[in-house]
Amino acid sequence: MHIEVISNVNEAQAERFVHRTAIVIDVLRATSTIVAALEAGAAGILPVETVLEARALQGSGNLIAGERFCRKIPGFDLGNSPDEFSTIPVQGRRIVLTTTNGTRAIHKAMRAENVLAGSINNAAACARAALDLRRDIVLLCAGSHDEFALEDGLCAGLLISELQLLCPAPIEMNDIGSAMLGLYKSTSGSVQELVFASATGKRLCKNGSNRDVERCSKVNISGIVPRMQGDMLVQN
Ligand SMILES: O=C(O)[C@H](CS(=O)(=O)O)OP(=O)(O)O
Repeated sequence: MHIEVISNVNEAQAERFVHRTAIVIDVLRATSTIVAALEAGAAGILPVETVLEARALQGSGNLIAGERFCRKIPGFDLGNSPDEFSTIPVQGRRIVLTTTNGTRAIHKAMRAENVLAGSINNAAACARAALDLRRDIVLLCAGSHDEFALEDGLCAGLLISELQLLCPAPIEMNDIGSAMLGLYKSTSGSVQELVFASATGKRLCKNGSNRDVERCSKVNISGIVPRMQGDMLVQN
């Protein structure tokens, strides 16, 4: 099996996804929030790229969620904080989500045969689901503002490590994959510290979202695997 890690959305040309399973990673915070929303009983997450698209879908049973500049968008039902999804009732609702990096990354991966959402929270479950799909795997790190983000790279390393534990066959990977695996192995045990030390972690803390950074850096606390079906991410 081959694993390719893509370091940020800018590097994600469509042809890199064809016939493969893509795992989109945006630890802070979109893919962690998607896992939390499904865990809270949401029917599905519809990722859209713009605020206008989300507003057009408000009502008819949909809740609209997302952020710009790390803050909830005015008039939206929810922001991009995983904690919000356990305080505001979302059971059975469709969530239309737009975020700066994460939802854009999901759209970039749409040419893949399967699209999953991965995070530090659901890494083991996500690795297992990806292996079951029996395709080469692309790990797309969403990054932040078109650049590599440390927390996404760390999560890619964690996912590769989980895949190695589960897969009896040898796994080949590109150089970024080897580097991220090395990063994860050298820092396991201090995952949370590294996420707090990342640029996005610091930015979110400055905006008062320390609890989100803490929650998003907890390893394997969820068995939820969001998988794209049609235009929605639903529980696999
Ligand atoms: O609010 C978030 O979690 C981030 C904001 S930032 O652009 O990385 O500062 O958006 P996301 O799309 O979840 O990375």
